[in-house]
Amino acid sequence: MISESLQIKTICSDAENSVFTIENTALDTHLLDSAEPTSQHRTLPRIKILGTGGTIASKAAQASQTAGYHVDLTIQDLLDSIPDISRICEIEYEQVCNVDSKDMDEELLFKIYRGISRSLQTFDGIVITHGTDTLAETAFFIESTIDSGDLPIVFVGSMRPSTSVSADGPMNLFQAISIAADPKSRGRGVLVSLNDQISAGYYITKTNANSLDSFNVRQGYLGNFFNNEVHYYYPPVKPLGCHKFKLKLSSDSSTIQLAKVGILYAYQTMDSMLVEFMSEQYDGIVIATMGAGSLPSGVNDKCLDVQVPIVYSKRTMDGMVPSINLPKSSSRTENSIIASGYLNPEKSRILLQLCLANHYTMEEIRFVFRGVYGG
Ligand SMILES: NC(=O)C[C@H](N)C(=O)O
Repeated sequence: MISESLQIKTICSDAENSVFTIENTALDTHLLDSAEPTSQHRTLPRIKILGTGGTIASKAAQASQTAGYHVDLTIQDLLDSIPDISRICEIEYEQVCNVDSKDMDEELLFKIYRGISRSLQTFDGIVITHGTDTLAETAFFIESTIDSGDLPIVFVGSMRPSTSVSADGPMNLFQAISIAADPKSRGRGVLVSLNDQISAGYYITKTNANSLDSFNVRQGYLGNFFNNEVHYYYPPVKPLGCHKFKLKLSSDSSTIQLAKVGILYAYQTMDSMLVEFMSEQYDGIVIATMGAGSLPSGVNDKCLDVQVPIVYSKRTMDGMVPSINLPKSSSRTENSIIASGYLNPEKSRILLQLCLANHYTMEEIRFVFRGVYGG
């Protein structure tokens, strides 16, 4: 009895099955074990899995293919590929959407947010399958908007489609579920599990477009997964200075309202007109500066001039932009330039969006970015 359906477009418009239909989210929640035990009989941890798509849910035409594939598997299909899992935990799963993560938008972010929020009281851990291209952005957004207490929230994806020789999806998913079910994972906030490594979603970045070892985190891996065991290197810890926001919902509460913030990528001879254009069209701007806040002088002058908040982030993966490197107005007038600290442009963008959605003043925005040594 499906009252509503959701049409999914995949990355490959010419591929077979590139458009298909999945059941409505509300009706697509199942319990893996057929007989649901009562809470008195329950001995295994209860894990909620939210499926959102990505390469982990993709198929290609040939086993040798690691590109040109399309999203074509449901979360149920993915769980079928790891038969041992019911020994570790009880699982309830939900198909939130089934997209390549390039198509994550505010509506889908809100669905993930809602799926997690609804599960906080009734589950011991939550796993979200997600495309790796924007996985770090969603993980950062969730860490910034949900206070999960001790409950582990684990994001997972894969770099090879399910049809590939040595597909990494099934093992990555097995590891993510095991991590979510492990009491040692409590009190660590939003985690990312990929390629045997466990990292903080707040800091992690995708650094390789193709390799299985695609994610990197200069703040350090938190732990490792090996042969059915979760090994942490440190006691439970959450990212320092992570600011928690209350989400602003649309009037009908069906999605979130976020400010329009765009990103500019700096380069030699960059034209300051770009900043002017963006300031007219957007509520805020993030610039991937060339080093620790360096931009051509003309661009700095323009940034000092415009009214919308501008976050100076960096093109480089490592390092930070300190506030001391920001350009200063020659007069005593206040400007609206903020240093990103350790945050990369895409995470700075989300942080600025959340600040603006909550109508923070410039002083408050600077305070929030000081949490990551910017401001
Ligand atoms: N490895 C992946 O998951 C990449 C894919 N394009 C996605 O982000 O959905």
